Formats: sequence, structure tokens, C-alpha cells
Amino acid sequence: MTEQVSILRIATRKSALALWQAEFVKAELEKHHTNLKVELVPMSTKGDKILDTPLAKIGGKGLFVKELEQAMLEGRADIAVHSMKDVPVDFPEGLELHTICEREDPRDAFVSNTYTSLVELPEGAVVGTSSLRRQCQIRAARPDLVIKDLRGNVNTRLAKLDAGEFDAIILAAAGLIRLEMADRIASYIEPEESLPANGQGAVGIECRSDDAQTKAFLAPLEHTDTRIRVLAERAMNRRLEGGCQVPIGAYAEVSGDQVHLRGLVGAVDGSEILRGECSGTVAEAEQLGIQLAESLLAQGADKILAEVYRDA
Ligand SMILES: NCc1[nH]cc(CCC(=O)O)c1CC(=O)O
Repeated sequence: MTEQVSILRIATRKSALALWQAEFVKAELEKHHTNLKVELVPMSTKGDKILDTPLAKIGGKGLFVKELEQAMLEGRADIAVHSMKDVPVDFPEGLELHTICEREDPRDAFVSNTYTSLVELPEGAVVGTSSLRRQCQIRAARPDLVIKDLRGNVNTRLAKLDAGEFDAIILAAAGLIRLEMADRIASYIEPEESLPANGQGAVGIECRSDDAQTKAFLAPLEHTDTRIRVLAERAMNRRLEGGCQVPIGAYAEVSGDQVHLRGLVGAVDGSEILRGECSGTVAEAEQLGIQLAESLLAQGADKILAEVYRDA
């Protein structure tokens, strides 16, 4: 007896990390469904093509996802796999973020060939990161360091470090771990020192809202704990109307039926950082995000963010 074989196509960017994540989802899907064949459909996005401008300046939410979404809407692909922290809070008509997979290490990583941690860096040391969130937290803690913009995919960034352009660079630990380059991590930066971006380390899967068959295939990849954390974090960002290039940190942890959410909004120059935290039950995850955003807004987050957007 021959069983009917289904084909599922994944629209993916071509960076090493995007391909790793697409391959990961392919392997998981094929492990759970023996009658499923998964194909990758690699494509370039605007965000991949513009490499010489800080992301905050090119603007536009979803610089890295538009082409993938177009492919799904036109039926050239069935799903797209995203790093949750790069996914805009809202989705185009007809598409939805259906699945959130188990989170990898959410922390930022300190990467250097010379030094072991931020604390150890000498005055005037040059640190590479283009994330406004990382910049403001580092500047607040170490106003004596020189922060320089650093764009490109993970390998490009490491090559710039190795070429001596920086004393240290900051990357998401998850990306390095997935690419089997965890040995490049000199130390992990705890959330107290650098609060991660919403969704950092989590992979999400987008599909057409009306595609019941694909949704059925995706079901076993869902990770409830991660979904709750990411829901709380993204709700905070959404209420702050933050895009993906903003000095906002949001980090939730789940313990039993309790969620603890921490958030911050900072001026890019590190002169001001507003912080807050709150706890509640997992059922209240999104409400907690909104509540924390509102308490940050009441502290003046709106003024800080208005300045960031004006400068961009
Ligand atoms: N901004 C790009 C990006 N998007 C996701 C990751 C890492 C993996 C993840 O957070 O899931 C990275 C690289 C980085 O920030 O160093």
C-alpha cells in the first residue's frame, strides 16, 4: 500500500541562521509526519540587501519578512520560519503566526578575542552592536566605552571582530548556539545587565490563516511555555508601539502558573533608562505586557520613544 505524500514548502531567507532555523523546522516536521516531504524555498529580503545603513534608519517594520509573506500569499510557499524578535507585532490580512517553538537561550552574548566580559573592558574599548536596546544598556552601565554600529549576518559580524575593528561585539547567544559557534561566546550577559529583546531566542512559524492542513502539520511543534513568555513580551512591545529597532527590552519567565515580566525603555545615549516588572498568572500573560507598557509610558517612555523615532 502506498501512502499519500504531502509536500510543504518553507519560505526562508538565505542567511546561515535563517537556513538553520528552516532546516530545524523541516527536520521536526518530517520527524513528526512520516508522510510529509518538506522543501526549502530560499529568497532574499530588503533587509538582506541593504547592509550599509543602520536598520533604525531604513525603517519600515518587517524589513526581513515582506518577501516571505508575499510568497505565502501567492501560494509559492506554505510557511515561513522567523526569529520571533524580528517579527512585527501585526500580520498582513490572510496570514498569522500560528506556532511558537521552544525557546533557545534568550540572553545576549559577549564575544571577544581578548576580554571575558563587559566589566573587564578597559576605558575607551570599542564595542560593536547595532541594536539600540543593547547600545542604551551598555552606555548606561559603561559610559566610557565607544559603541560602533555593526551590521550583517552573524558570520559577517564575527569576521569584523576578528579583523580587529572591535574589542568586543554583542550578539544573541541563540544565534551562535544554533550555528554551533557557542565557543565564540566569552560570557553570557544576564538579563539584569542586558534585558533581552522580546522574543529573542524563539522561533515562530507563520502560515496562511485558512490553511487547515498546514496548521495540522505544525501542531506538534508548538511549545506552550515559550508561547506564554513571548505573548507577554510582544504585548508590551505592541502597547508601546515599538517596531523591531527600538531601545526596548522585554523578558518574561514562567514558573508553574506564574509569569514574571520585566521591561525597559531607554534613551539611546544611555542617559535615561526606565524599568518595570510585574507578575501574574499565565492566563494573564498579554494583560501583564499591556500593564507593564502602561506603567513605562506613565514614567515617560512615550517621550523617549518619540525622540528615538524623530532621530531615525
Ligand atoms: N537581529 C538579527 C537577529 N535575529 C535573531 C537573531 C538571533 C537568534 C534569535 O534571537 O532567535 C539575530 C542576531 C543577533 O541579534 O545577534
